[in-house]
Amino acid sequence: MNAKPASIVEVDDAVKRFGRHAALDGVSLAVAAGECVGLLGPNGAGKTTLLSLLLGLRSPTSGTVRLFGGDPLDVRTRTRVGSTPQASALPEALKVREVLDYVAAHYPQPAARNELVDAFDLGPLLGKQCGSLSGGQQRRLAVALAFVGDPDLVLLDEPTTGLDVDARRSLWDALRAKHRAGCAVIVTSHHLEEIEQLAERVVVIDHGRVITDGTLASVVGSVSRRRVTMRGVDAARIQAIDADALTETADAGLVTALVRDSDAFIRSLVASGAPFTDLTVRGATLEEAFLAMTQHGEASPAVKNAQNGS
Ligand SMILES: Nc1ncnc2c1ncn2[C@@H]1O[C@H](COP(=O)(O)OP(=O)(O)OP(=O)(O)O)[C@@H](O)[C@H]1O
Repeated sequence: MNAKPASIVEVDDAVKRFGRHAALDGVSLAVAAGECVGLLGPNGAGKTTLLSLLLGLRSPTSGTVRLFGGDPLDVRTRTRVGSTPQASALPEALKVREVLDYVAAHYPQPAARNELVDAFDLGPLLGKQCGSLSGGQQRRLAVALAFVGDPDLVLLDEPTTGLDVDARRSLWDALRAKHRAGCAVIVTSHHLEEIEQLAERVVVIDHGRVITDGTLASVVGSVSRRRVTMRGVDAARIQAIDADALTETADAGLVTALVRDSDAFIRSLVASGAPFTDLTVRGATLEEAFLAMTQHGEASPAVKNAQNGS
């Protein structure tokens, strides 16, 4: 038996231009059957554009995109892929039961409705019209629709945006169960927490390029930092103390340094004689660390190390 799983997604040096702007600037990505990949990046990074190439909604300006070894536009390919419509795309007058049946009718071998209803807790909603659902319920239905065709691959663009904590958790549970059952998932998010909950591999994309591709543990580890704020020193001074620090300066001279080792940083800060005041230290959220990292326009050294497996 072949030990290496075949790639079901193969993106090779894909460029997508809108006029002169390259939304994707040479992206290569391979995803194996059953993998769960988190696609992380700031606004405008190119995540949705990449998904649109995978769905066949757009064609690359150059480079190639193949799904299941074929063209994303081929009907045999499309029926193996599920995706989530925007909640606003749900037909308001149709009942949830009718929408599920309508979408299922387009697939050769749809998932059993009962199983889907249980997985996404849609039972109480079946007789309701989509237009009468709450935002969270619409989102849950929209994500469930991605699985109606019993797909081998599901593409989810920020699946839990706008949901409260409980709704978010229950949707994550449902998605994890689907993934455990063998469905490959590519999920985009701005939120590292969402990616942490779902993905085993993380691809960070920024300015249309892949800047990191590694295991969840390696990427999360590489961006966990402490947040040190202070007044009286500038970013250049901080860089001189810790060249790896990520800095930002707010109004009124409050400087934030995201550092890997806050104890060592503060010892060096004191030893340097810098006239700092109002020093505070707290754990940086992963979100902050990630944003700081992408604001630099390239992977931090730690992330590069993670990519190299060190
Ligand atoms: N149809 C379009 N016409 C022109 N520019 C576009 C179009 N679609 C996307 N872009 C641009 O391409 C870049 C990538 O957009 P994309 O929507 O893929 O980013 P994203 O990572 O999904 O962002 P977000 O997290 O905000 O959804 C952005 O600069 C965006 O303005």
